[in-house]
Order: sequence, then structure tokens, then C-alpha cells
Amino acid sequence: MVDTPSLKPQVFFVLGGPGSGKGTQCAKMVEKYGFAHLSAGDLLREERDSGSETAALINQCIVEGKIVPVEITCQLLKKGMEKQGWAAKRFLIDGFPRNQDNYDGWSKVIGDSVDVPFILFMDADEDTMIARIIERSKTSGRNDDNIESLKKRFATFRNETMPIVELYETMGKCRKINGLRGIEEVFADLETVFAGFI
Ligand SMILES: Nc1ncnc2c1ncn2[C@@H]1O[C@H](COP(=O)(O)OP(=O)(O)O)[C@@H](O)[C@H]1O
Ligand SMILES: Nc1ccn([C@H]2C[C@H](O)[C@@H](COP(=O)(O)OP(=O)(O)O)O2)c(=O)n1
Ligand SMILES: [Mg+2]
Repeated sequence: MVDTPSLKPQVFFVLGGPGSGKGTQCAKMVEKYGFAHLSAGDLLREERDSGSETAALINQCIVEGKIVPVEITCQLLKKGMEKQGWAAKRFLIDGFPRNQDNYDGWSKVIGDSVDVPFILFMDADEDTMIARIIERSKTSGRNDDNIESLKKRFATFRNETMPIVELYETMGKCRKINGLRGIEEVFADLETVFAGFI
């Protein structure tokens, strides 16, 4: 039987607490292996800064460490994927799905039109993540890179995002990465996990 190549895009979600290294590692995968990278947070900040009618709601969620309703985020991701050329692409989608609402909304709108071979979970302890975000705050210009917002983001991560990580774990689709080491050592682990896809 002829093995017909799938035209579905492959999507790898990248989850982990704030400062766990999601964006850093995705950028390296783009540079070395040509993956397309969509950061849900970056898309939401861009949408907020465009001054659209959802800008105020998005900003409120960002500052309060809450998750923006999926109708907004999923449309931004879908548009971003279409812009990159939908089919036969390998996408890293960073910072999504961050809660059950994200997961359900994606399933409804995108669902089986993509393959999700696995997700990455960047694992790090809070002290390390806090130190990294404090350092990042010196240059990021982000209005949520401060200790007050950060505490709320951690609570959301523990209460809403970890159950999604666990859901993928029960499906045998979660690849846990120790994010505590140096950037290059972490990346070497990603290369191992992605063997067969790069
Ligand atoms: N493995 C690492 N070791 C030390 N610092 C790191 C590491 N990975 C990322 N960083 C730094 O920590 C900060 C947060 O990383 P980032 O990739 O933006 O995390 P996230 O997208 O998960 O919030 C950045 O300033 C980045 O340069
Ligand atoms: N799926 C998502 C992703 C991000 N957001 C909002 C809420 C998050 O605290 C902010 C920032 O997310 P982002 O992934 O950029 O943050 P970190 O890279 O984890 O530091 O954006 C969201 O509401 N829904
Ligand atoms: Mg990030």
C-alpha cells in the first residue's frame, strides 16, 4: 500500500510556567530547524496594542494573570497559522492551551484538522522562574513582568494549566523537559525529543 503523506499541519504545544524557557527554546527550533513559531502571549499583546475592541479585556487578563477567552486567542492562532501557510507545516504553539477553555475551544475550531504528535512541558521551579522573569523585566517592557502579576500568573499556571499538562500525560503525549539547565543543554533535550520530526 502506498503511504500517502498527510497534508495536515503538525502542531506541538509548548507549556510551562512563566520564565520556564518556552519562547527561548522555540526561537532556537525556528532558527535551526525551520519550525513555525506562534506565541499565544505575543499574539495577544499585539492584538491589545492594535487597539482593537478586545484590547481592554486582553490587557486586564494579562495584568491579572488570567486567561483570555479562547474565542479571541484561537482566532489569532488560526489566522497566524494561515498566514504562515497552513498545510504541511510544523508549528510550535507556545503558551497554549493554558486552561480547559483553551483546550475545548481549540478542539471545537481546529480539532482534527491538525495532528498533535505530542506537547512539550518545560519544567522549572518557581524560584528559578521568578529570578529569570525579574531579569527579563529589565528589558521586556511587559506590564506583567512584575512580582504582583507574576504571583497571579503562577497561581493560574498551577490551578489551570497543570491539569492540561496532566491531561496530555494521561494520553501519553507529554514530553517533559528539565528546564533548569543552561539554554544549550535544554535545547539538546529538545533535539532528542523531536528526533523523527527534524
Ligand atoms: N535555560 C535557561 N537558563 C537561564 N536563563 C534562561 C533559560 N531559558 C530562558 N532563560 C531566560 O529567562 C527568561 C525567560 O525565558 P522565556 O524563554 O522568555 O520564558 P517563557 O517564554 O517560558 O516565559 C528570558 O530572559 C531568557 O533569556
Ligand atoms: N493561551 C494564552 C496565553 C497567554 N495569555 C495571556 C495571559 C498570560 O499571563 C499572558 C502572557 O503569556 P505568555 O505566554 O507571553 O507569558 P510567558 O511566556 O509564560 O511569560 O498572556 C492568555 O490569556 N492565554
Ligand atoms: Mg514566553
